[in-house]
Amino acid sequence: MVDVANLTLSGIARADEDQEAFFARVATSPSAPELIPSLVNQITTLGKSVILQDYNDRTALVEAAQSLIYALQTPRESMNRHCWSHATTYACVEIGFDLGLFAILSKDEKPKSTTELAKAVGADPAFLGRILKHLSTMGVILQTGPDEYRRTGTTISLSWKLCIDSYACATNCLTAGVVALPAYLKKAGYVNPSNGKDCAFQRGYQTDLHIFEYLKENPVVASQFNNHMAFYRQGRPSWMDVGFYDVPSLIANVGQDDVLLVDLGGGLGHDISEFRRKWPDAPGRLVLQDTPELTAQSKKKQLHPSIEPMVHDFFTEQPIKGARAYYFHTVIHDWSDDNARKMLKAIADAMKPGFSKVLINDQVVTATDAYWETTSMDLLMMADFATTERTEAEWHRLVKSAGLKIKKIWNVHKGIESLIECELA
Ligand SMILES: C[S@@+](CC[C@H](N)C(=O)[O-])C[C@H]1O[C@@H](n2cnc3c(N)ncnc32)[C@H](O)[C@@H]1O
Repeated sequence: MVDVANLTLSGIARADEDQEAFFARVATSPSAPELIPSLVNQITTLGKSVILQDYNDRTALVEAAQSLIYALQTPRESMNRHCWSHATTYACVEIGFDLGLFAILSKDEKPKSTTELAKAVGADPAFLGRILKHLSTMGVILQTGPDEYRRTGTTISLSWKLCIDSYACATNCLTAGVVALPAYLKKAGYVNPSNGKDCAFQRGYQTDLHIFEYLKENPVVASQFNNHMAFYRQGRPSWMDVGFYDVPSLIANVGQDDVLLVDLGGGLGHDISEFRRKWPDAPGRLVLQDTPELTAQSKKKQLHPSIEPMVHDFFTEQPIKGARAYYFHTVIHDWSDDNARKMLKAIADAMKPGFSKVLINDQVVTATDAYWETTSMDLLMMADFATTERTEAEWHRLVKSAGLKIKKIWNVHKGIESLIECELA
């Protein structure tokens, strides 16, 4: 039994123990015992009324459950979670992809034996058994008996191309940068990196290229990156949904020949297609801009006929003048303030006063109680792009420096999705 009353959070050893004994006691006791009772109560209360389809409801319960794990686990167990379980799960998932394991497990609800699975994927049962056992301890698959497993929702998703490519993208253009971050920062002197051609990414991937140049040279990874973006956004609140941003005001007074929305760096058109689907009667043209490579790909897709793909470098003069809205989704955060200012100024020059808006769909980092996906993304940006997720004050400063002003920041759930609505200053 842990003697909670005797835990010294102030870091002072008890009179009867030396420093080593103190560290050993702390390392084997719950990390934040004082939080446990209220978190258990919170989970009980939330659990009674949770509507699993409601994003806010479900994530509130997930966050409380995660906080309980962090408080309840000992530092020794946390070390194992950080250093062992995440890395080994990641490896087992990639092995599972290579073997086609998840597609086989996902075929139906029926539990499958290790021998049956090993035969189906062409692997040694003794080897596969170890992989399956770890995947089940980490909730990726479900153990139903000795050497017998069945699928979960996670298993099914791991047989979907968008999800498979998300892991591949992380391996091929994100994670090595993150792993290289401590060494990079040690050398760089612990300041925020600001040069996307000289950051942890180059160290991690042994290249001189900026991540976007790297993707251009590696089309397979570029395609994985695009699928990663598509998977990441699944189920997240969208500004196009009723109750988030005021879309009816945006589309009011837009003529059929006006350009309603220009999606800059819009990738393969996930967003602009979603907009068309959700607002089928919205008037005006929809323009999708990206690099020549992405535009060639999106032209091959079955985009809605009202969507016009167009090659455009967002650092250069914007050819579409006086559109109702110029839209950037997870684009500005890819760039340093200097580059982002250049992009925003190019738009400011094309805007029609009193009519045009800039809509920036990025994250706004909150002062307290930030969301873990936002802080993880912030550090990915630091490692691989030498950029940052911005706070509200940083967004105001950046937008103002480009001759624009923020009219309103539309936020949901701790700023994990924000729409920053800007006008000419
Ligand atoms: C992080 S992705 C965001 C894609 C999309 N907006 C989304 O949220 O799914 C950044 C996009 O910017 C595009 N991009 C990079 N440099 C560009 C440039 N100079 N001009 C136009 N697009 C560019 C990339 O090709 C990529 O599609």
